Amino acid sequence: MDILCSTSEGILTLEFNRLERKNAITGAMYQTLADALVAAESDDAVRAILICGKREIFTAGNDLDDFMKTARPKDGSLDHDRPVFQFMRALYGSSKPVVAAVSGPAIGIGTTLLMHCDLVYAADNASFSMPFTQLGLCPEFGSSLLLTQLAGYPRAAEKLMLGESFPASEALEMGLVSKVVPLYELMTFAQGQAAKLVALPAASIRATKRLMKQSRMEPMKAAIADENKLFSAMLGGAEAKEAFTAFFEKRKPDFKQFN
Ligand SMILES: C/C=C/C(=O)SCCNC(=O)CCNC(=O)[C@H](O)C(C)(C)COP(=O)(O)OP(=O)(O)OC[C@H]1O[C@@H](n2cnc3c(N)ncnc32)[C@H](O)[C@@H]1OP(=O)(O)O
Repeated sequence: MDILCSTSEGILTLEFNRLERKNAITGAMYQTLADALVAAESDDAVRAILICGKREIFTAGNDLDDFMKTARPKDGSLDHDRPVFQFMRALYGSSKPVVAAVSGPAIGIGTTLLMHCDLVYAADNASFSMPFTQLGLCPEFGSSLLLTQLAGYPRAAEKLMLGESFPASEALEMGLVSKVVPLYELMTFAQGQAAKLVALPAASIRATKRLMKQSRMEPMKAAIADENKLFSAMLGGAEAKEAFTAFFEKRKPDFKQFN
């Protein structure tokens, strides 16, 4: 199973478990995540959610093979029922607290999804990147707005335009993560924080989350709509095709052929 789901002592843990592909996320994996989050919403036994990967890697982001195979209408219009949309809607719409524990690289949507979690803990081996421009794509699921709000325009522009990887220390300074801990402590620490949330009054946690997030909800949804329209059109473009092909051919993409 590429996603491990388990509930224990009030914590639903969702773990990326596809190490042979660097935890790259397929449509089936998004669907599992979406279904688990939707079920958790009405399950009183779940009082906190913990998202994690492996020690070596959080996730390599969207499966690039899946990207190449995704059928898209020529006008770039979106199928909002696609599993990735279901997952991200369930994540940013979750009324329950979501804790993320990141070790190793968190790439693409692996970094974007953190902006929709509540407590984000990074191991000292964690790194973050949003290499959308390197793939002939653009930011997705609110990152163009949320990263700018978190880190300010110049820093967000550097991360989103160049798409380069940055370490946990910089993510902490930018406000993308709550705390950095040694790798060997990460899971114990994150589980402990989730356990604290479980023990607190659920209604207070829900209210706190809603109050903190409600003012950004409408602008965020507008940004997501804009981003994802462009993203979907670009996914079918020649630059993205060149980037995906180059990745699997283990060579550098040649973007100079495009204007
Ligand atoms: C809406 C969402 C948008 C996004 O998420 S955009 C972001 C998409 N993700 C990426 O661009 C990252 C692509 N992957 C990488 O850059 C590298 O990988 C890593 C830095 C994560 C790791 O590098 P290394 O340690 O050298 O491993 P390796 O040989 O590249 O990967 C091992 C196997 O995993 C496959 N794989 C890695 N990432 C993906 C992916 N994202 N989609 C599909 N397959 C992937 C490779 O191809 C390879 O496979 P084989 O062993 O057969 O050569």
